[in-house]
Amino acid sequence: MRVIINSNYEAMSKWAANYVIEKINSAHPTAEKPFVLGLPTGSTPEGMYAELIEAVRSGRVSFKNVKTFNMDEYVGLPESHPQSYHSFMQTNLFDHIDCPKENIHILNGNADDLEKECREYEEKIKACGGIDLFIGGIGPDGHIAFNEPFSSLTSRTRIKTLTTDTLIANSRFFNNNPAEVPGKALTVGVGTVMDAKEVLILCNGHAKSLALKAAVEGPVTQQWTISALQMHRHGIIVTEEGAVDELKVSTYKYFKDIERSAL
Ligand SMILES: N[C@@H]1[C@@H](O)[C@H](O)[C@@H](COP(=O)(O)O)O[C@@H]1O
Repeated sequence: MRVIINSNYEAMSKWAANYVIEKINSAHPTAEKPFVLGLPTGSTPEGMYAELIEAVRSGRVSFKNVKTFNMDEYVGLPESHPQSYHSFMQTNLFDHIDCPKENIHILNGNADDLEKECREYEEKIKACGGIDLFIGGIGPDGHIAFNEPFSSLTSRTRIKTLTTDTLIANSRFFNNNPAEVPGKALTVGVGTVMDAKEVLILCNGHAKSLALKAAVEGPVTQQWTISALQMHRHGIIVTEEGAVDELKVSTYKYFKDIERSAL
């Protein structure tokens, strides 16, 4: 696992965006062989998305031959709701880049048959040849996508009931009222994310410091689903000084040393 400790949120966002740009460009994607990108929502990736928009505008990268698969979506929230992940992605990324509409995939939390929706999502990923780079965030309880604590580390795309912790954490987008947060979501599984050729996790801020510790120093455990990243061949956590408070000094120094040329 690589852990890249940036000085602050802005530097973290730039680092992640540059990594994505470099990956897309070096793959030389075509319509026949597109680059397949897994994408998250949440406040964490907003800075990276702003950097990617700027990079498209300045011609540093194009999403014409990029296919995207989002991680998750609430169940029962209309797509047009400002807090749906469909709306989030349009506003924060897709409205401003050149990714063709037919290349964008987001789970439909309003499908008549939710299980079929989840099955077909997995099939679509497979039909694209798998995900080249899956980008994610983490919840304060170490969840990845909506894989709450005690989700199977081999789980696939499915319906999940959200924990009270997550309802409270996400209530900031719903009038600070946990009762307004949809209680269920469709989410890719931990196994779905781990099948990607590379996984890049963004983690910033003090509220994530215990999750970062569990991800990097803890055992692989279903209690902190992000810890599955330790079993991935190409797992990267991109973080910043605000989130490292719970890391051991030796862990912090190790990654600062080994990644000094990456910063
Ligand atoms: N399902 C999403 C996760 O994919 C995201 O990583 C997490 C953290 O959100 P934020 O980045 O706003 O802290 O929030 C939600 O629960």
